[in-house]
Amino acid sequence: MTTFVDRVELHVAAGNGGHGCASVHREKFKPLGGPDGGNGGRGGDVILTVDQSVTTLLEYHHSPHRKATNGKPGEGGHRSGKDGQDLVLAVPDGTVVLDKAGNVLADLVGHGTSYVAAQGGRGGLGNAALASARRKAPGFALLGEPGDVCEIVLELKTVADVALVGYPSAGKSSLISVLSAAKPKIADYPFTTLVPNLGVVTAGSTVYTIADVPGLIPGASQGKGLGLEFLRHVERCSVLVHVLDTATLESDRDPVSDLDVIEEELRQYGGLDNRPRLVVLNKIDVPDGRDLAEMVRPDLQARGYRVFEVSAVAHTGLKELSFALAELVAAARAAQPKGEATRIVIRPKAVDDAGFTVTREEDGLFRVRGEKPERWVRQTDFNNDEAVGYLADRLNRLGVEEELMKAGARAGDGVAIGPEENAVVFDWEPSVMAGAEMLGRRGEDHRLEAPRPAAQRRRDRQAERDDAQREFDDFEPF
Ligand SMILES: Nc1nc2c(ncn2[C@@H]2O[C@H](COP(=O)(O)OP(=O)(O)OP(=O)(O)O)[C@@H](O)[C@H]2O)c(=O)[nH]1
Ligand SMILES: [Mg+2]
Repeated sequence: MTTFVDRVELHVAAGNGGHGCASVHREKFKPLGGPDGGNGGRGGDVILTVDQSVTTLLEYHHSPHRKATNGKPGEGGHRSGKDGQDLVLAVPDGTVVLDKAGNVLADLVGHGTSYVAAQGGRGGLGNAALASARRKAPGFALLGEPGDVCEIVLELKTVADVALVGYPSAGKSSLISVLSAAKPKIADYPFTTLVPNLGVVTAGSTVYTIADVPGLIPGASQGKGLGLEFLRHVERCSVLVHVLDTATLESDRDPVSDLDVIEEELRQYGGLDNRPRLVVLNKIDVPDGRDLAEMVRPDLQARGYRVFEVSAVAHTGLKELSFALAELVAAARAAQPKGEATRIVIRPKAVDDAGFTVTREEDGLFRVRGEKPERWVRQTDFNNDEAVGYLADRLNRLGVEEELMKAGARAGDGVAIGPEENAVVFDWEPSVMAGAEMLGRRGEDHRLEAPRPAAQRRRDRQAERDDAQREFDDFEPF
């Protein structure tokens, strides 16, 4: 597998929370034993974790849709539903997570670093958990919440010890192929390499990774050629190697001015000044190349570079080069030990703000936005009047009705809770919304009083639960 995919769009969906269960404890001679419906399980998260044995994003290129499992619904007898399983996706070291707009969400470096890309939905509370002194026998439970569904972009910034930089066709990929077991594409036209190649080199007891990047040309730091996009790969590498072409046929180029051009681009890109560098004069198997190499060597050395004359084709000078690189890599590692064991978990920032807003829109609709009211709406089973009453109570306690009143809402006005594309809209009628006249004393389940045979009641309840859960499970995010 030689393809190197370094940017993929990934569609992730966390698991939905399971619904809470509304159930009443039954025992012989004790017909009303109190609510015993368990809570729904949490939906599984989708988690990205750095695994150093993974080197490409190829897998996600092939299957970009990933979903964690749903939580199970709660059951009677205080049985909680099982949590959904987290889906852990292994990504290469150096993976950057972005949103569709290009904002960086996380930068994953170091084995074990994790990022929760999509959070599972909370399970709904069962009626046992909803019981209170005021509401002794709730005849409803909360729905599980849908899990996050989002699109993210993964980009790989190569984490190699050594980066080869240079003009197109200087022989960077050729060098990787002879220093390591990697078999990158090599050809005599510029920009053969479109995404970085990665190779593993063993020199003595040191093992290090080496990466090339697509050829750089003047203006690369401004995005010319394949430019900018690939300079980001160089950022992560601790040693830079200039690969200079001694046998180019372009009359306006020579190794020294090539070096100046590339150095200028690196400088403009920024942040790379402190990387140790050395110079490779390649293609000395070509007689003119060898002569030119001899000529420019003192000049390059005078600038403070260690210079290696090699031929990737004739395999000359490779051993010295690979050992010199091993030394630099070892020194860089000693200076900055990689925190292999650090496990950092990055979670998306919590959006649990207590506030909400009420705005009057042009068409006279009152829109309520806020994390809590929107969550409560998602948790509400609108087929159950008691559940709707409970929602109204919660909204009141938060002060939503008061704010609606202040904003000028009158009975019968339209109120929407949630964003435009996914809101619950109803006519505002506080007393109806609270379901007061239907319920009498709130918190009493009329079904408890209605004499239905126990078996029938059980069947009814199960059917209701099954319907609700099926509807929820059938929800297809993609
Ligand atoms: N004679 C000679 N040719 C070489 C040598 N190294 C590479 N080449 C040739 O130079 C051409 C370009 O080599 P690549 O390794 O693809 O160059 P590159 O720097 O990776 O080029 P880009 O990927 O386009 O940036 C190929 O035709 C190679 O065969 C060498 O040491 N001697
Ligand atoms: Mg190449």
